Amino acid sequence: MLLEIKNLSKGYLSKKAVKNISLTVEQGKIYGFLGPNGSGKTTFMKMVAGLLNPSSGEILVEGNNVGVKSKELTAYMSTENFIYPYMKIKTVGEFYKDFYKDFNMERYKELIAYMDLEMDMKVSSLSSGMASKMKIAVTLSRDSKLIMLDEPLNGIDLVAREKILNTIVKCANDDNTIIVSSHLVDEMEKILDQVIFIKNGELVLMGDAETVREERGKSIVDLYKEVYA
Ligand SMILES: Nc1ncnc2c1ncn2[C@@H]1O[C@H](COP(=O)(O)OP(=O)(O)OP(=O)(O)O)[C@@H](O)[C@H]1O
Repeated sequence: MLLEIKNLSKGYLSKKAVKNISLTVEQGKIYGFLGPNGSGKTTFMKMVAGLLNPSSGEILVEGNNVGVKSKELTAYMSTENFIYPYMKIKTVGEFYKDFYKDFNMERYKELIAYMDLEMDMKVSSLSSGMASKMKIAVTLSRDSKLIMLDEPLNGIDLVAREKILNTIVKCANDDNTIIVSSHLVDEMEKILDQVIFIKNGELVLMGDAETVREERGKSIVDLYKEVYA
């Protein structure tokens, strides 16, 4: 099992953001981590990435507690701006290469070109959509076992969304797992193997997308509307 979560909870001062979630994630699949704003997706991902400490519960990445080894196996794209604005796109790649031995510079170059960006563009000159595309490219250029993308479609125009979804599919393989958080279920549905619904910090549904569609007799989008209505 690539990722095992047992009874995971996280409370902020006045609020419980993640409530007793247990789940397992297999290798070789694309998971949709779906839920509206404030449902706990970011909090969950940050705990798995080792950026936030859980209040209770256990996280195992390939059997490793969160630490140096789990972080080596995990690539996480935050919604925050985590790239230095004074860098050029090329320098961002070089910076990542120095940090991560699994960074694939050739793929980075390809993805940057596919996203209609150029290596000598300065990060501070990118529009927010262009900066998002660069963040996705740099994250997916690592050969990580576990890749978590937090809201990769936010603020991205329609044509670029297609490109991002294609890129996610292209970078998925039998050795990795990609977890994509989103509330844009309509667009996400076609690329998902597995779905995880989270509501008010609780896991409400999890399963194989095809099986869920067959068993419930409706699309993931319709089910999502029903769960969150
Ligand atoms: N640092 C914090 N301090 C206090 N409360 C927080 C903090 N971060 C998040 N929360 C609260 O925890 C809940 C879950 O937030 P989280 O960001 O994990 O949700 P999300 O599903 O990622 O939402 P979004 O799609 O809006 O990013 C929300 O009610 C939010 O207000």
